[in-house]
Amino acid sequence: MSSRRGSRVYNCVVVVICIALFIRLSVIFCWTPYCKSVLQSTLSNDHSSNMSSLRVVSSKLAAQIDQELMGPKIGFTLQQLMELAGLSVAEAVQREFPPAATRKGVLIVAGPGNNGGDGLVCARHLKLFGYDPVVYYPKRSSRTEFYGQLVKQLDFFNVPVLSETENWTQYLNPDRTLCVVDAIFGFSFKPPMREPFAEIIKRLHAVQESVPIVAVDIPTGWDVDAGPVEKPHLTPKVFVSLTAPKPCTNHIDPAKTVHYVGGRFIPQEFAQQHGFEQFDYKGVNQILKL
Ligand SMILES: NC(=O)C1=CN([C@@H]2O[C@H](COP(=O)(O)OP(=O)(O)OC[C@H]3O[C@@H](n4cnc5c(N)ncnc54)[C@H](OP(=O)(O)O)[C@@H]3O)[C@@H](O)[C@H]2O)[C@@H](O)CC1
Ligand SMILES: [K+]
Repeated sequence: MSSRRGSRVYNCVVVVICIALFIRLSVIFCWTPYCKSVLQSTLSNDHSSNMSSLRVVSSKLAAQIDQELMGPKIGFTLQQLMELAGLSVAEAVQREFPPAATRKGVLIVAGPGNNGGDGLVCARHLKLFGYDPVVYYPKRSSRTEFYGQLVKQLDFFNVPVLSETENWTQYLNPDRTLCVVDAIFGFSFKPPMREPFAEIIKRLHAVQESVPIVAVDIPTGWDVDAGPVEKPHLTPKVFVSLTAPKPCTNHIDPAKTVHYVGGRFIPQEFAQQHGFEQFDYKGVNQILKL
């Protein structure tokens, strides 16, 4: 009788130990990483807390904001805004693609307008951050003398600036290039795409899985309001909205694209007055992940 009781007690103890072991292992292998990720996302000093209620700025309002920022009352210069815009894109590159010993190339493709200007500024900051940037600048607009000064600064920093006929596609190589900064067109793109940009977009599109794209303000070929309108359209890995997101950001697939806001030059009251997001940038960050 007592031996039967003894073996029943023994079996119960074994079962209890097995259950305890199973719980312990499941905590280690499943629960801990989940907690870590939940903790990270809540503690990360980088997420804006109101992701779902993100309000965008229409292209009309974006233009009005520009006017005001660079108007007599506020007095920003385009150079100042471009410098902060380019710096924020460089910070997003550093955040998403830290330079490695073997791979630190970044290709910046710059267009003829201010979006291109952002790219030239971004290239200079990337050099200072320890990257090997190369700029492909096929159409140099003489529209603004300032662009020429930005190119002079890149020469001073030994950053190659390739002209239209130079071999830029050699840099579309994932073994040396971490990402491509798309600074071709921003919110003033008007389809259909004219050459040489249509060919450039085809090339970028063909390699975007292996050489990810960082879009400056608006992915080139997207409409600022309607989103991707031209085929093939670029799907950036990183999307840096400048000043505030435009309606095209509603077409972002969060599974494919990380979305930041940059261009930290708007006081919260101004954002409130104009009815758009007052981004809660953290510390000295020039970008905020949305
Ligand atoms: N506002 C701000 O707060 C700030 C704005 N900033 C930046 O400015 C960007 C807007 O700049 P943007 O207005 O210069 O226009 P952008 O998009 O660079 O392109 C214009 C050029 O593209 C050309 N082009 C157009 N369509 C074309 C086509 N289908 N095929 C070929 N070419 C075409 C057009 O040529 P055009 O038609 O005039 O001959 C013109 O030369 C904005 O997105 C942001 O990144 C920051 O710098 C600082 C803060
Ligand atoms: K762009």
